[in-house]
Amino acid sequence: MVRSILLINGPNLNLLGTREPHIYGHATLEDIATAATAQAKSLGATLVAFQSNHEGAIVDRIHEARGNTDAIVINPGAYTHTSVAIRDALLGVDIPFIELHLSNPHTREPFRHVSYLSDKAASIICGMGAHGYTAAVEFAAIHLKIKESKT
Ligand SMILES: O=C(O)[C@]1(O)C[C@H](CCCOc2ccccc2)[C@@H](O)[C@H](O)C1
Repeated sequence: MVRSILLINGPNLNLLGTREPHIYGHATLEDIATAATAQAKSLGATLVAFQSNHEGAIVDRIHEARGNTDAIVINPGAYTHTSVAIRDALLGVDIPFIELHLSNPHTREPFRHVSYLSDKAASIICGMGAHGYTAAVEFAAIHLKIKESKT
């Protein structure tokens, strides 16, 4: 049974590859989505990629995942550190999610050390750059396989 994964990227991640490569690397968001899609396919899953700079649009997209998505991989960007709304949306749809960051926020400014999602995430991947996305997709597929074997 093909499993479906939703990849969500938050604000400013559309700028990847253009600025701050020393923090976020050189890969563009398109590069990342292409690699994540290929990784999902290799593991028998499908992947839909979404990016928005707007909190409400991310909340709406999470709601749209109800009934058609088995796992979410989310890099919330700066909303990681501020958004109760995105937390509530993820909890509300009851879909397992992986929190992902290109950098390791714990080595950066103190305000980045707080996440409104981490305590509810199936896993947290950070500091691996673009590789973190393919790692997250692999874990989602493995996690789903575990879920599938229990059903
Ligand atoms: O490390 C990550 O993936 C972050 O989620 C990225 C967010 C920032 C995304 C902005 O990305 C840019 C990429 C290129 C140029 C400017 C911003 C940051 O606010 C989080 O603390 C950690």
